[in-house]
Amino acid sequence: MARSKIALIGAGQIGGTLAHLAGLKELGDVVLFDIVDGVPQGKALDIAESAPVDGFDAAYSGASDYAGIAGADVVIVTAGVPRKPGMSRDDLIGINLKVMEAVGNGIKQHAPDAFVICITNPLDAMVWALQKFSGLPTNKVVGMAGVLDSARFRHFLADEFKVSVEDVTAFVLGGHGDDMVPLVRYSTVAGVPLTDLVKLGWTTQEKLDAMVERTRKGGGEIVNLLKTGSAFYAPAASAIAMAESYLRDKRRVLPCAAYLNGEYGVDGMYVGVPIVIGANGVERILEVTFNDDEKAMFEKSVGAVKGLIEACKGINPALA
Ligand SMILES: NC(=O)C1=CN([C@@H]2O[C@H](COP(=O)(O)OP(=O)(O)OC[C@H]3O[C@@H](n4cnc5c(N)ncnc54)[C@H](O)[C@@H]3O)[C@@H](O)[C@H]2O)C=CC1
Ligand SMILES: O=C([O-])CC(=O)C(=O)O
Repeated sequence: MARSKIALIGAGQIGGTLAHLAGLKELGDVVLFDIVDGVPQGKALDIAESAPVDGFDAAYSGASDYAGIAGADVVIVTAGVPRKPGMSRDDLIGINLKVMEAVGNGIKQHAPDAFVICITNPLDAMVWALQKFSGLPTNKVVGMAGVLDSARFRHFLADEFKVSVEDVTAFVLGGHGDDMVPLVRYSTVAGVPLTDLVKLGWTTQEKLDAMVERTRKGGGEIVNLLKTGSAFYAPAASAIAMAESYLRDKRRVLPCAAYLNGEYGVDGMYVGVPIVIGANGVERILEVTFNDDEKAMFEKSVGAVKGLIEACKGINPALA
């Protein structure tokens, strides 16, 4: 069977890490695309030269022309700019919306059958715009955020409980901003909800609240430490999990920004919810039930995403 083709639009910090991980996991051949000539070619060659050491087979190339992504099975988009300390993700909207238009047109022309994973911020609005610009079906265009936000929460929990990260599950839903919704009731250690673990004395409500808050601000914590950009190892690992579920038809249940058509009472927008990713893209949306507090948090988060979409329509009336 021929190898799958993975196109990475944006060959910066996340793009380079994605390229390396895709090789290590032997997901397919990789083409890195960037507007800065030399960078995708240089990273492609560097990673290809690591393959004999690590023992993986994958062809790597770099491109500055969209023809290079022709026929890609998966496209992962990180093109654009990251934030710096003092900025919010929303401050990136003007510049990154223009980038989404160029990328969407490139995908429409050269890789219309691909499964597309958007990472560029502000995530929920950018994936919405990318789907519009590309014209691809909504089940083939998703955004990466929930896997990352949930992984951060899982890391904090495993650290607090001194247990393996493998035994900690978490669901962080809603938009990828400070109003995201870490669902304590649906997060567990080996199936036991966190709410029960507080009762069992494994942690205190105060510590749990602090971990929830740290998760919400997790991106900003890294931005303030790095000072020149934002997180890239965990974001890349998260998108690779989504790509792998599609390419290997694993049907994993992952929290992702998905197009909602009435589910969760939301219509025509992308918001983070648990979805099944298989060979057909988004195969199912899992609608969990909320209690009153969770519902209020989710609606607040959806309201923030709605505001960003309205802002996109204001900047580019073609999206209205
Ligand atoms: N959804 C999420 O959970 C996360 C999202 N992000 C976002 O991902 C994006 C990328 O982050 P990094 O890789 O760290 O940034 P980076 O600056 O290292 O890489 C971005 C790359 O995009 C390229 N680029 C810019 N305009 C382009 C265009 N029109 N076409 C093709 N390439 C273009 C740049 O030349 C650069 O190489 C940022 O917007 C960041 O905020 C970052 C972390 C997590
Ligand atoms: O915080 C940022 O700007 C990058 C991001 O989305 C994250 O790491 O969650």
